[in-house]
Amino acid sequence: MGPALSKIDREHPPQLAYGTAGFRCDATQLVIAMERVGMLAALRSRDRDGLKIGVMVTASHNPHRDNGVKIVDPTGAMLAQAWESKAEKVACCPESQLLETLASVAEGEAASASVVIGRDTRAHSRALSQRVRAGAEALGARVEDVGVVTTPQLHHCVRAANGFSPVVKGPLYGYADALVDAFEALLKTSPHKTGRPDSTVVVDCAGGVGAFGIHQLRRRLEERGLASVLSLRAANIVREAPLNHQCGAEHVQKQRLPPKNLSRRDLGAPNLRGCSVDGDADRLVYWFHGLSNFEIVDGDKIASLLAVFIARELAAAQPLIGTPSLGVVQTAYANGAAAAFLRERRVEVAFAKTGVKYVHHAAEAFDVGVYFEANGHGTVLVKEALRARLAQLDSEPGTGGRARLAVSRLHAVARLANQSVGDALADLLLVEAVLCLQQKSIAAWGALYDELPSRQLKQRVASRALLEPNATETRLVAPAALQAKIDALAASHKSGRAFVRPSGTEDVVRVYAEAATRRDADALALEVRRAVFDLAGGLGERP
Ligand SMILES: CC(=O)N[C@H]1[C@@H](OP(=O)(O)O)O[C@H](CO)[C@@H](O)[C@@H]1O
Ligand SMILES: [Mg+2]
Repeated sequence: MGPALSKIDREHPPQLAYGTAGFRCDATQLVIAMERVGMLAALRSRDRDGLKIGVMVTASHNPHRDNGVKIVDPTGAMLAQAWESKAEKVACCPESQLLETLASVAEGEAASASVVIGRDTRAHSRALSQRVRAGAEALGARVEDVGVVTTPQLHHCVRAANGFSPVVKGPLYGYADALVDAFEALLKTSPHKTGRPDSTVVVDCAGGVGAFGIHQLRRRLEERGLASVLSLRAANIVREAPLNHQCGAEHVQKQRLPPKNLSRRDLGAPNLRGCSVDGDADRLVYWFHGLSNFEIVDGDKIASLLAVFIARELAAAQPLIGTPSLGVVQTAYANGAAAAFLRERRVEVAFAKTGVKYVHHAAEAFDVGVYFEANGHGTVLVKEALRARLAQLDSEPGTGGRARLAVSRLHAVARLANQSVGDALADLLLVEAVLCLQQKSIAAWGALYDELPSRQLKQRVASRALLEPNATETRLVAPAALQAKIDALAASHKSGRAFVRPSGTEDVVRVYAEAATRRDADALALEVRRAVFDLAGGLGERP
């Protein structure tokens, strides 16, 4: 892969930042970083009493030429933020200072260290994951390589291997079996006992690892006779489509276009539900062909569907479980209409910075925290105490009744939703079960509320580090002139809202705009992109 190892300048490793989702850049720049991440994972394991640390080699939604790496803590959570700067120090120091840098980071005393490595389907991921292994082994860690997996599967393996979730038999620590068990338990609470007329869902796998996960779920659904309720048809499977290129969740949600390469059968049929996952299958967005348009049902609407369902079940379960708190966490990219919809239904809405590590943390403040980024990255967190109470009530022989039914439903949701990270496969089953219980079509789901038209664009600049966002990443502290221009542009469109921020995963500045009409949203986004080009050192042709 990339440059021959001998040509790598070990005294001057690329200076990388642990961004929104770990280190990410052109794959050729990552050889040293991968070795060092292996070492850091070994140190982190020692610091955590020898528990297993996960390392996932992926660049998710980025183009195929990029790669990246994310570190997973023993509970399956993302690496503690306090360790991100240590990861940067270790990844970026000259080789001659490596030993002292490692010594400055090492805190733990455990005798053993253990690292679990997974990777996506990129051509260079295997070689890069071998560099991670080499780094971890160099510091004496035991390495388990779980091969090609989705990011949430790797999180699940780490969590389960360390004993933080119940053991289920089956490959990958029972990942698919546990999901389908919980899906079946949720469906069993349905008053409608037969299959569905619209059981087929086309899953655009972005040309990536999601296809393997879909295959594992489909097989289990068939074995259990659940295919008449949910029949998964995988499209854009590995080698059928170039990874993330004009397909997958990022393409659909950002370009607002259908995935390419799908057969007419997959795209054209009326009433057909489709969804798209991203390159490491931690994001999910739905889509369908409405009367005249291609319609997207994004992460905001997934959160709305699930939160309204959960709110109702919590209310019904009140005699047994009291009134646990429920909240939805969104980012600045959420459509303005989503928060209004939820607040009208008295669901609390909170905001966090872009990136699952921030929204996940904010969701932990609630007994039930639903978080989704608009791009479909999210899950439902259920506090351990509530989870245990639900499990206990659900296992007691009971007389039925509405409150008991609600407890069973909430318990199944807690088992189905990934407790570590957003998970496209788990979310797909969760959404499908709720649609089935509510006998709701995708068109009815899509019509929950009318979105304000929005548009997202990207602009390359000489240095995105020159853009300094405020704490909520909704405004720029610098350059001040650019923020002033954005304010003036937004004010010139009805219901205009716009912001820019440097991406933490791609070498671009992201532009977001929403306004009362499609025309205005598109115009505002373009005007703001031009302002970025003019006032923040735009590269390439002026838009
Ligand atoms: C606007 C947008 O979709 N940003 C994405 C993207 O981060 P950026 O820092 O914006 O590049 O990738 C992250 C990782 O998948 C995801 O958490 C986040 O929501
Ligand atoms: Mg992803």
